[in-house]
Amino acid sequence: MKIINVRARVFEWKGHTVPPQPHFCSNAMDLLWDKGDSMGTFRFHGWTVVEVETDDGLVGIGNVALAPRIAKAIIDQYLTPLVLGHDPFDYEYLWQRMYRSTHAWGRKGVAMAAISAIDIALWDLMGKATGRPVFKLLGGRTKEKIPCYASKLYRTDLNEMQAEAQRYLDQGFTSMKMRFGYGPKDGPEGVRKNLDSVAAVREVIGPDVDLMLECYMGWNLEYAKRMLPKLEKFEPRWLEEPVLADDIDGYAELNQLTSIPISGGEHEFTSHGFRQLLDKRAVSVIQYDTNRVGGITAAHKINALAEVYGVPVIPHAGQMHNYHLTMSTLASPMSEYFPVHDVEVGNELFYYIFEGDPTPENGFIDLDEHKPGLGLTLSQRYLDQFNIME
Ligand SMILES: O=C(O)C(=O)C[C@@H](O)CO
Ligand SMILES: [Mg+2]
Repeated sequence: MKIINVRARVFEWKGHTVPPQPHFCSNAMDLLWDKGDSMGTFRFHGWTVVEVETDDGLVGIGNVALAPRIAKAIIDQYLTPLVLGHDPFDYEYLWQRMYRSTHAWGRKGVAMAAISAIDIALWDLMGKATGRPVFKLLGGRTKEKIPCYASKLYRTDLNEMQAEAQRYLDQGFTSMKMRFGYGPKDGPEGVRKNLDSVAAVREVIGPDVDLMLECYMGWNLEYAKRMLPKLEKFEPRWLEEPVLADDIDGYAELNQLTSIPISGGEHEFTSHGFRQLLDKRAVSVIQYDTNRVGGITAAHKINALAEVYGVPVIPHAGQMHNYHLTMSTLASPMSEYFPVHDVEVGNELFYYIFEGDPTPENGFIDLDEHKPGLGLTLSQRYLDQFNIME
């Protein structure tokens, strides 16, 4: 089997978009005295879809959502020539070829995300060529079904947050993630608003439902050190990305500070990046995203590292490229699940591009053993609501 073509298309959403509320999610830009929408940098309204075609007519699908136009340019100009004519089953060699040839500028960030998209397509191809789902090419079925947590609860009116949390309970979820809306710039009032939002959700879900707390890099070390002791009474499952991804020592200090596990990794790349996080005991939960970290090839290696270190892997963002990894290892106990809803910040945009993602039932998802590869197809339903850039 030989790769004969790589097609990278950017799907840019032009349909209805729900404008997010102010303070809907703290984030790295909050600490700057910028005016306007600090979450403007956090929009996933574009998505690059990669299709890798082989000489026997199979097409593998990959995807990347970080800087999609740049990712496409990297794929077209640098990565495609490195994989054309090769066998997708030589995925380790092809991963190293892409990684090493772009190493000067591509070991982290959008280039590694672009490499991830091609790698995911290679695994989809291998599944289609063998007639097996990707998880059967990794470690097979390690769970009857995958537990998943509902992930939205953006910071808004507390009554609305409580109603949303109740909806997840009614749907059978036993874990959910909420977002903080305030950080260091918002002073004592922001601290109180942060605590009030956690108290409000905890009041609805009670003590026996896992509650995860998301900062999305919107705090700093000093603020997080003040907040963590105040949050202990709510017994959160974890506090996510309290500081910038580069502040690994800050993560490590916070991870030892209280009983609250610190999670992170969605902005970290390759097994080398996660070796640092693990060696420094910087996180108690690993959250790589397979379409960023280096694809399935890299994520599979990180799963093995995590198992040895005893640190659970709960990948960022759900999606099939992550679900297959979670199914295939005991190191990953559960998945994130983004509820399907109108396009807002874009975490949910992949539902408008692809068909095949499983729908949770009572807080669990399952993967179809009879669907080869990732189990995804390109959706025709919303094509007219995208500008598609070839
Ligand atoms: O889902 C997450 O973990 C994210 O970081 C994405 C965004 O929703 C911010 O929470
Ligand atoms: Mg996150």
